[in-house]
Amino acid sequence: MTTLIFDLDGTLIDSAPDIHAASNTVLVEEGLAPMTLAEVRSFIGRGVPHLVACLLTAAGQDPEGPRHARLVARFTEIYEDAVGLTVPYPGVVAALEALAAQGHRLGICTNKPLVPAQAVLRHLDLARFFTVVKGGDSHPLKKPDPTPLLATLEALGGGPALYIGDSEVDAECARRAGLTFLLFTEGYRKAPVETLPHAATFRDFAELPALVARMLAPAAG
Ligand SMILES: O=C(O)COP(=O)(O)O
Ligand SMILES: [Mg+2]
Repeated sequence: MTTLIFDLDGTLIDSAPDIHAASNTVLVEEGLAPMTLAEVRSFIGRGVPHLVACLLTAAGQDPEGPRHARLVARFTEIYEDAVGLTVPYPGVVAALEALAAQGHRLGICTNKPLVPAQAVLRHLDLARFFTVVKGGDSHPLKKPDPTPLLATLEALGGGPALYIGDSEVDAECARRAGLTFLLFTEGYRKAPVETLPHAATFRDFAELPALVARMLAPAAG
C-alpha cells in the first residue's frame, strides 16, 4: 500500500471543453474574439490567473492590466459548476477502483480552484475515491511550487508516494517535492516527453495499476 496523488485537468479528466467554453464567455463579454479549443487547452495547467493572463496576451491585451482581476473574478463565477462537457479519460474509473481495492490511499493535487475541482469530481462520481483534494487556491503558492503537493501528502498520512500528472508543471513539482513522477502522455503537456523529469510514462489508464505495482516492487537483483 502506498499513497498515490493525482493531478486533475488533463490527467483524470478532459476538462478543456468546459474551460474553453467559460473562457470564450468571458472574452465575448469583454468584446474580445473567442479562441479555439487547442489555443485555450495550451493555457491550462498553472491555475486561473495564469489562464486569464494567457487569454489577454493572445487577445493582444495587457495581461497585467485592470482587466485581469475582472476576468479572473468572472471566469471563476462562470466556471464554478461548469461540468457538462467534462469527461474522465477512458479507463480512469476502472483504474481508480483497482488501485483503491489494492488499499492505496488516493488524493488530488490540482491547480484548478477547489470549488470547481470538487464540483466536477462529484458530478463524475469520482469524489468517492479521494480522501484529500487540494486546489490551486488551497495554498498561497501553486504547483510547480512543491508546497501544495507536500501538503497533500501530509494530509494523506505521509509515507512513500507517487505523483501522477500530465504536464511540465506536475513533473517539476514532483521533482521539487522529491516524489516519484508518473507521466500520463495524453493530457495537456506541450513539451516533448523526454524533456520532463519522470520515472515512467503511460498512455492508457488500463496500464496504470500494473505500472504502480512495478514502481513499488523492490528492485530486482
Ligand atoms: O486548472 C489548471 O490550470 C490546471 O489544473 P491541473 O493542475 O489539474 O492540471
Ligand atoms: Mg494537468
